[in-house]
Amino acid sequence: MVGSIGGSHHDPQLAAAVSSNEAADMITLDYSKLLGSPTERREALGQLDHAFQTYGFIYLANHSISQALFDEAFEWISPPSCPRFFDLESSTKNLIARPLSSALEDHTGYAEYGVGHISQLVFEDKEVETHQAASPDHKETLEIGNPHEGPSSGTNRWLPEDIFPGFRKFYEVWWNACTEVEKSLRQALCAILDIEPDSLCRKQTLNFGHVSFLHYPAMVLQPQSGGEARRLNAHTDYGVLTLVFQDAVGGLEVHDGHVFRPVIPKPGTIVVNLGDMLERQSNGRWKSALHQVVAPRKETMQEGFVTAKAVLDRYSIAYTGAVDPEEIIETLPGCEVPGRWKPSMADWDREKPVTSYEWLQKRVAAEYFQGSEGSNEG
Ligand SMILES: O=C(O)CCC(=O)C(=O)O
Ligand SMILES: [Fe+2]
Repeated sequence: MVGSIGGSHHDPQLAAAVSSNEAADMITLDYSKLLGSPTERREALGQLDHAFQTYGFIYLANHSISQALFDEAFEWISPPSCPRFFDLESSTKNLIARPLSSALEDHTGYAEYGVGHISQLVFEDKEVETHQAASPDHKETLEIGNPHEGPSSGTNRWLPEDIFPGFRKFYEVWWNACTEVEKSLRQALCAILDIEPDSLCRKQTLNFGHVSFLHYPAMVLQPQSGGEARRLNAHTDYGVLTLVFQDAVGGLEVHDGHVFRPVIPKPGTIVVNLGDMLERQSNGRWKSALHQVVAPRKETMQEGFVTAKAVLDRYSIAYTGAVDPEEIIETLPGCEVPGRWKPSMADWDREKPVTSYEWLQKRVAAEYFQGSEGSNEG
């Protein structure tokens, strides 16, 4: 059986589970069917519900983000295009450095290699410190929030136009495209629950989401599954829905309740998974699945992707939607009966309800822990 109440995916111990070479058995949901005939829609909703109740991960095909926009997004960050963000001089990227701070307000900008290490529900200072020393992430990231008027618009950090021309304009288009897909998926989830279509949208009027552009520096191709060479530690996502865009290299893995399985790159698809907030909103009906990124190996690359190089960089982009900061993350109508998954914030929340801001702050503080003495410095 894949999990049960008190189920395994929020056990921090599991973050050390082994990896299999066998691909995750994820469905590919045809987005156009969500907008199709009543029969098509019913079938697609059923598939989505089942997938979110079991894996918590799907591939989304025939969505509204064009291949051209998808390609352009990668051109902004990865070779062989020019200009590309991660190839800029370190001093240039650091013009928009994410402050060395654990405050949520500071979670925008460029985080260089060695800054920021994700973990799974480890919050005690000493434990976070031990985890980060034992299992550092191998990545550099560019973190950007909502580019429009709203809670994060004042905190975004942008390189000047003469240094990185056009990026800000592109980002606005990208943001709009991601939020549109995410919003219609939220409406589909309301249809599954047979509740008002805007039940999930009323809590997300500010588009308090976030985009991470990720670069995992070159790493030697691994001969077989091992799991020990992690680029990004095992974690569940903090927000509502995540859209992951990955290149052909592979390495993303999802935990199926027993082992981590490769989420093999499929051209043109978006990997969609749900995060802690939606798990909580659905009262454990839908699963915020544990996932990680490991070293590339031949078996888990995109089909037909051949490389003569034994050393590979990997690039990905993750958009995550979140509930408005001051809103309490509460159970949706139709989800009164607990599902099989134990929400990740269940243990923390015995005393009081949790707002989106509080949950994000708690998880970001663990990720960008500044040491037991410097954790409050900005
Ligand atoms: O790089 C990836 O494929 C996944 C990134 C991810 O899980 C995240 O940013 O939360
Ligand atoms: Fe993630």
